[in-house]
Amino acid sequence: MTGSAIEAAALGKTYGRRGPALDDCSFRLPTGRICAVVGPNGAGKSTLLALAAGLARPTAGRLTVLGTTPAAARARIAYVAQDKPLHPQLSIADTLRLGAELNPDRWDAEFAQRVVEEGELDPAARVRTLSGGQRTRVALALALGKRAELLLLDEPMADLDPLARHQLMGTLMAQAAEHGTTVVMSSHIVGELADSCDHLLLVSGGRIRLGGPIDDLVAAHCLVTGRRPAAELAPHTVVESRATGRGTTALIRPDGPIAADWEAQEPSLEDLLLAHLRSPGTPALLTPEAERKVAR
Ligand SMILES: Nc1ncnc2c1ncn2[C@@H]1O[C@H](COP(=O)(O)OP(=O)(O)OP(=O)(O)O)[C@@H](O)[C@H]1O
Repeated sequence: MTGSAIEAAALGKTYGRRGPALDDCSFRLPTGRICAVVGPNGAGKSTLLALAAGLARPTAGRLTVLGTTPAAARARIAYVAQDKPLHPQLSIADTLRLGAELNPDRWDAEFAQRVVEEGELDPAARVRTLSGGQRTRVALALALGKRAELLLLDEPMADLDPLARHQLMGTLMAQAAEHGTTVVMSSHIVGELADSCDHLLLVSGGRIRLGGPIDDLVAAHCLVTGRRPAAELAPHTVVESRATGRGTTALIRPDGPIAADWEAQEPSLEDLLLAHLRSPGTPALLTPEAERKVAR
């Protein structure tokens, strides 16, 4: 079995007197995966990434990263926060120099430089003069230059134009493939995820609703249409159903063979995500790969 990039056991995080931002989350993410973290606004995605980066502490349960505590793994992790914090007064060149000083044993100056150059940015420009998307590129250059084993990226592509997004995603994927880097990135852009990610964590209401390889999660569901009412889909788990002119269309998690009355096809990742986002009460599904192995 490959090692674990992240393992969470009954993980919880509550801020002050509010309800929990994360509640009883247990899962395992093997190393070498490109994992999408998806969920509605306020679901707990940023909280999960901040806990993994060691920037916040759990208020319940446990979390290990690369086989140790997030604090002990910090040198092997690169984290890009949602607001891409950088020193506004520094130039791009000074920002990269700082990256080199902070990561003396693993810094890849040439690579970080290339990420900046591909955006046609002037190394002498101060960070405060950059657009949001340009700042994102510098933040990603810092993270990629670190040659981390685990990249934690909170909505990394949100403010990039489509060309920059495509190009930076390509750079990211190439680095991950070459070095076996584990990438965990939150995103609301489903099309982007389907092309680049092989693993999924769907978070909603602070809980993990789906976890595992995307192919396995998709294969565990069926999109069915038929001239029968949704009630006749028992014993399958109906994630979402809607009445159509011809009868019923439903996304189900089959429990045994599907009756011949129903026409079944494999859903797309988008079908799967939208149905689960609209039906947060559906029982959670973690594939065996995403389940935490409890030692006996
Ligand atoms: N520093 C904080 N102090 C208090 N509450 C917080 C803090 N950070 C997050 N929360 C709350 O925790 C919950 C989860 O927030 P989080 O930022 O993790 O969600 P998210 O899934 O990343 O959302 P989005 O998609 O909007 O970025 C929300 O209810 C949010 O209001």
